[in-house]
Amino acid sequence: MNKGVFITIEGPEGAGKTTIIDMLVENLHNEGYKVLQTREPGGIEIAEQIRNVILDKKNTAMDSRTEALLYAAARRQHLVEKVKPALEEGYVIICDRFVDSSLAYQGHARGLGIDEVYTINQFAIEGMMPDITFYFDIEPALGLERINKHKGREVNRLDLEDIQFHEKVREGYHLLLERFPERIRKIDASKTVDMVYKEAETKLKELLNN
Ligand SMILES: Nc1ncnc2c1ncn2[C@@H]1O[C@H](COP(=O)(O)OP(=O)(O)OP(=O)(O)O)[C@@H](O)[C@H]1O
Ligand SMILES: Cc1cn([C@H]2C[C@H](O)[C@@H](COP(=O)(O)O)O2)c(=O)[nH]c1=O
Repeated sequence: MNKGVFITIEGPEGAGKTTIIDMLVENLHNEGYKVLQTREPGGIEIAEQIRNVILDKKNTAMDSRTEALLYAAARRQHLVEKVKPALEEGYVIICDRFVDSSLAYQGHARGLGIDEVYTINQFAIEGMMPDITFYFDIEPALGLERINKHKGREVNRLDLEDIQFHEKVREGYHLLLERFPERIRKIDASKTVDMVYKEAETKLKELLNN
């Protein structure tokens, strides 16, 4: 039986996920919650190594199914090594991306099929879905413009996909909103940082106070 809460944050590139997660985590810490901030792919050593392979710009030959399986493998290790133990210890976990990223990027944008990618991920997660997911919705062109302005951020293999790919990612997320209406909450990420934060914080507190 989990005592903690598992929250995931999703959205296209440059939606502002990291910015808002940092703010939410700081606020929860200050309020005395036990909070764990993590990300996918990555969050622990083995998964960070897999991340490097997936996102390396040199790996242009990577097959789409290989890509989907690598994300699922990183997810499995991260879940058993970090997420599950923290949930058992009662942490509020805020994870930057999870299975919905695979459904939107590999399932829909790569064209592997949302159902097929969901199936291979079931092997990795054994039914462990987030308690709630905040989906940061943004026009991909605006998100990409933001990350291009962000000088410190390294451009990865997925960022280099064309705008049509990123549009498909967003379309994929919109399909997921219809499919998981109970779990996924949409947030308009094109607004200012303060506005996006306020909306995310309100939705988060609703969850934590119930
Ligand atoms: N609401 C906002 N309005 C304008 N700029 C923003 C907003 N939120 C974040 N930014 C800026 O956009 C850039 C990308 O933000 P951030 O790294 O938080 O996005 P992200 O969703 O985590 O991106 P990715 O997952 O693609 O790495 C940063 O330079 C950040 O300062
Ligand atoms: C978990 C996951 C991620 N992706 C993609 C999404 C991004 O392009 C990169 C991760 O980079 P970020 O700067 O940390 O957002 O990977 C994916 O395609 N499938 C997934 O399951």
